[in-house]
Amino acid sequence: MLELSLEKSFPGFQLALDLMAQEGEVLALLGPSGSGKSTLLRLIAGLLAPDRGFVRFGGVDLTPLPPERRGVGFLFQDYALFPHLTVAENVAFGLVEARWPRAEREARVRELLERMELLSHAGKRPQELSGGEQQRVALARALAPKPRLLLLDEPLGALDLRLREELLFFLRRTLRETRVTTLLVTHDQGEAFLLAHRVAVIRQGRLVQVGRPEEVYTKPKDAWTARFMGHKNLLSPEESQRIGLPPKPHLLPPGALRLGEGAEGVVEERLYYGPRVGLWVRVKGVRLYLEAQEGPEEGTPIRLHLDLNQALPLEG
Ligand SMILES: Nc1ncnc2c1ncn2[C@@H]1O[C@H](COP(=O)(O)OP(=O)(O)OP(=O)(O)O)[C@@H](O)[C@H]1O
Repeated sequence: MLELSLEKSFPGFQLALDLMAQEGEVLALLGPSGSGKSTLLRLIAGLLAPDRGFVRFGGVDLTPLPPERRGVGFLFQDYALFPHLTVAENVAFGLVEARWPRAEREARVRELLERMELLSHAGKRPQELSGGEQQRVALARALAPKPRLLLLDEPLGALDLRLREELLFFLRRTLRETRVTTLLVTHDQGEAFLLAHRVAVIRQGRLVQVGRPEEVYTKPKDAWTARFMGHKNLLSPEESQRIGLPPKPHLLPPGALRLGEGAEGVVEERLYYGPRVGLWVRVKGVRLYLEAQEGPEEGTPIRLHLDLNQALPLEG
């Protein structure tokens, strides 16, 4: 089990949080820019010293240990590959450091290059590879010494959309197969949901909510978290009242709205996404969002079925 309780202050920023992860668990740290996600990873890796607190893994206190003695593999955004080494040498780097015998080292590098579909690139230098291939080499390098704990900071960060999607599923399979305890930083809610067993939502250096993706999505703790999870129908007390709810903030989940019998409204915006259409409609003076297979053009009068039983009252 990974247990941590850490405090760290910078001018104008304070991080203070407690967190736990089970052995083999993938835990995503999800939060906006500047919320302290990378700082937390650096504290766990030992690249930064906390003001107070500890990091324990498997019952061992890692806090006093230097980074290289923590058994932690990491992939940081700015942690570039060694340009003068080949792909295979980059992947072998940590194994040489840890003095693995040559035969075992070679077998491990081969195994990883195979899994990462990089075997045909083994002799190339990083600059001869595409961005996605480089990212896979960096991941192989982090996994090579069989770390018990893996820290990934925006592992799909610098990639274009297509490569990002390709690597997302690749990373998902790799993490599931290797069963290494992983803390993964992202600011993309969809990425966190797909990769992680649980997500921890962080805001301004504090833990807001932690739970399975379904829990955090369907039962966000407050309006801020709901919005951050991608919910669009967040109603003020006044808006709640207009559509027939008590005068408190509410979240209407996507399943609560569909076109059909119900209140009269009008389509204000129609967003064509390909497989689905997003519709911003105005009903009883309230702007609401729903998705459908097909949708009427902007300006079309519609009727909206609202299942108010699904409405979730929110804090603040
Ligand atoms: N070495 C440092 N010295 C001073 N302030 C720092 C230092 N490192 C980080 N900070 C500050 O701490 C805060 C959190 O930064 P951090 O990089 O952890 O955020 P983040 O959630 O990872 O953001 P992003 O998603 O943009 O990478 C920021 O306000 C940042 O300016």
